[in-house]
Amino acid sequence: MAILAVHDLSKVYKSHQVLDNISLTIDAPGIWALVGPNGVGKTTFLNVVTNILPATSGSVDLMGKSNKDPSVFKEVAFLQDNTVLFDYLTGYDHLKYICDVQKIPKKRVNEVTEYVGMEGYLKKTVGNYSLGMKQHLLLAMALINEPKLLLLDEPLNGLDPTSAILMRGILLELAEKGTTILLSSHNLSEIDRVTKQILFLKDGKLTEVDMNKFENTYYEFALSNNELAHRILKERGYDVEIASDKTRIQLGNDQLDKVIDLIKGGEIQILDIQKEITGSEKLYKEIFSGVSS
Ligand SMILES: Nc1ncnc2c1ncn2[C@@H]1O[C@H](COP(=O)(O)OP(=O)(O)OP(=O)(O)O)[C@@H](O)[C@H]1O
Repeated sequence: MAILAVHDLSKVYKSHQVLDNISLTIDAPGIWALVGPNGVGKTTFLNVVTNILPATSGSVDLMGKSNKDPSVFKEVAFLQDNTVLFDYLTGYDHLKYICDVQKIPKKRVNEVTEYVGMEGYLKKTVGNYSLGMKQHLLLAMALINEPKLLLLDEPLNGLDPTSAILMRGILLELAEKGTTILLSSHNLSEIDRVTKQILFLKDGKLTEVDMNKFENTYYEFALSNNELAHRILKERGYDVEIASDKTRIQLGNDQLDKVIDLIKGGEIQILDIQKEITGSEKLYKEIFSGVSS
């Protein structure tokens, strides 16, 4: 049974085709990132997948059942944007309401609020919440039914670095425990830290990319003699260039010690070494060149 199966899914708003015959199968737990510039259709895709919006054509199965069957949402949760919250209700009210509707034991409210770290403002009305506090509440609402499949629309939106780290930790822990996660985000450096499985959305089509195949590690050396280092390393067949007065070289992890030995062997002083991993951001720029994000 596939965890998520999307069959020939299209969505057209009036004459604007946003999703164009998309098919996708996720059949193993893990984290998947849905990536694309503003207005490309990420929210539309998640809304159609969860049947909040009707598809123009095609179908979606979640945990082996049609997304039109309301019982799937016992095992599936969707973190939407904060417009679904009510300013005049407290965080507790929102969570208790879900417990009542879904017949979830009330003790889950305490468990989940402690888990996401929002006990301090649980009883405050949402109108007084910051953007980050609203994100925590949305996450608590999504996790209260202990979903096997969790869909999140821009979960990192508005989070300060501490909250973003907390969110990242929670997502990684849930995935490790077997929850499948599909999140949309613009924050490519955050995505790089949680997953290598990326779904790029462009012109209504999804392209599935395993970032492991695209990731490169570069080292930038500040040296006392770049020209000499360049010559020594070139002679040994390394792909090396001098840029901004630094020697830049693409290396596997096991090659670094060898390169340091070669540089030192030329009696060149190493003043500094910086490591740079190019990941989704570089690929994103290639795929969406000319498109602002
Ligand atoms: N209800 C609607 N009626 C008509 N067009 C819509 C509707 N909702 C969205 N659109 C259009 O569909 C396209 C995709 O919008 P969507 O919100 O899904 O994109 P997105 O990738 O989630 O964008 P963002 O990253 O800015 O949230 C946009 O051009 C948008 O204007």
